[in-house]
Amino acid sequence: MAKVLYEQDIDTGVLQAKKVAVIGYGSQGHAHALNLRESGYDVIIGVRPGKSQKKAEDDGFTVKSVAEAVQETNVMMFLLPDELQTGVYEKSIKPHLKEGDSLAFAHGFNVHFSQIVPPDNVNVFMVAPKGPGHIVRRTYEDGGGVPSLYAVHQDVSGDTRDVALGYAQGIGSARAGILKTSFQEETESDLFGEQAVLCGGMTSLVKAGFETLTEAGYQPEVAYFECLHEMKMIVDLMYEGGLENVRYSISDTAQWGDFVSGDRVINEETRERMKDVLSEIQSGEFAKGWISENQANRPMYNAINEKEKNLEVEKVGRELRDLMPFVKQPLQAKEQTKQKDVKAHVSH
Ligand SMILES: NC(=O)C1=CN([C@@H]2O[C@H](COP(=O)(O)OP(=O)(O)OC[C@H]3O[C@@H](n4cnc5c(N)ncnc54)[C@H](OP(=O)(O)O)[C@@H]3O)[C@@H](O)[C@H]2O)C=CC1
Ligand SMILES: CC[C@](O)(C(C)=O)C(=O)O
Ligand SMILES: [Mg+2]
Ligand SMILES: [Mg+2]
Repeated sequence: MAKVLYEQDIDTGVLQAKKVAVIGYGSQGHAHALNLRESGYDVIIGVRPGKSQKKAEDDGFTVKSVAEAVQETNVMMFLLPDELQTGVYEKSIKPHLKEGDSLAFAHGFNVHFSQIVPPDNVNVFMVAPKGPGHIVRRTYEDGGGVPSLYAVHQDVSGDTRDVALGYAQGIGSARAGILKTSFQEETESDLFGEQAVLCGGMTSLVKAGFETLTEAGYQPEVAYFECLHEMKMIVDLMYEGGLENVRYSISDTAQWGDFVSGDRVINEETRERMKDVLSEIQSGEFAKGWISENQANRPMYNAINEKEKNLEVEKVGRELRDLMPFVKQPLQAKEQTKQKDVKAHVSH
C-alpha cells in the first residue's frame, strides 16, 4: 500500500515560518485561506477588486492585489480558474517572483500541459484536495478533512516537500490522508475522474435514468426521487463503508438487481468509452479543446449550460426541493442570502 501521511508525519514549523498568499477567493480559495488561518498559518489574500475582495475582507483577511500579494509573501497558492491562470500568471505573478519563492497549484493542468512554465529559481509544488472547495471548508469546520495529493515539481530551496506537507496539513488534509503524486498523475486522474465518473458520468447516469422512466410514462416526481434525490443517500453509504455498506443497507432484491443489471448498463462498451476519454486526456487533446473553447469565448460551454438548466429533471427538482426545507440550500442561494444579510446589517 502507498504511504499515506497524517498529522504525526508533518513538520508544521517549516510553513509556519513563512507567509502564504492565497491567490483567488473562490471555491478552493476561501476554504484554503480560512482553514490555513485556523490551523495557525500566516495568510493574506491576493485578488482583483470585486466580489471576492469584499468577501475576503468580510472574513477578516488582509487583501492585496495579486502582484502585491506575490511581492509580500514566500508561498503563493494559485487558486484562479485553470483557464484564466496563464494570463494572470504572466501579468501579475511572474514579474514579481523572487528567487526561492514557492509557487503552488491545486491542480496540475497548466504546469503539466506547459501553459505555465515557472522560472528555474523558484520552488513549484501542488496540494490537490480530492473534494470540492466548499466541502474542504465544511469538513474542516466539522473537525474532519478532505484527503489531498501533493507533488513537488521544482525544489530549489530543499524544503519544498515540508512546505507542501505543511500546507496540506493546514487545509485539514492530514486528518484524512496525504498521498504523494506527480503533476502528470494528478492532472490525468483528476480530469478522468471528473469527466467519466464524478461529474460527467454521474450527471449522465441520472439524466438517462430519469428520462427512461418519464419517457415510459412514470411521473417526473417519482423519477426525480428515484434517480437523483436518493443518489445522495446511496453515495453517503458508499463514502462511509464502501460498496459493502451500500449492500448491507439495501434490500436483497436491490442487491440481486445490482448484480444482474449494473454491468449491463455500465458494460464493456462503456469501459471502452472510458478508455477513449482517458486517451484524449493523456494525449493533450482534451486540454487543447478546452483552451480553444475559452479562446473563442466558450460558445459550446454556454449553449450546453443553458440547455441543461432547462431539463425537466432540473425543473421538477427545483419545485420538490422547495417543499423539503431540511434539504440544504444550494451554495449559490446561500451566498445570495448571506450578501442580503450583510446589506441589511449595514443599512441598520
Ligand atoms: N473547485 C474545486 O473544488 C476544485 C478546484 N481545484 C483547482 O483549484 C483551482 C481554483 O479552482 P476554483 O476554486 O474552482 O476556482 P473559482 O472559479 O472558484 O475561482 C474564483 C476566483 O478566481 C477569481 N478570478 C476569476 N477570474 C479572475 C481574473 N481574471 N483575475 C483575477 N481573479 C479572477 C475570482 O474573483 P472574482 O470574485 O473577482 O471573480 C474568485 O476569487 C483550479 O486550479 C482548480 O482546478 C482543485 C480541486 C477541486
Ligand atoms: C470533481 C471535480 C473537481 O475535480 C473536484 C471538486 O475535485 C474539480 O475540478 O472541481
Ligand atoms: Mg478533483
Ligand atoms: Mg478537477
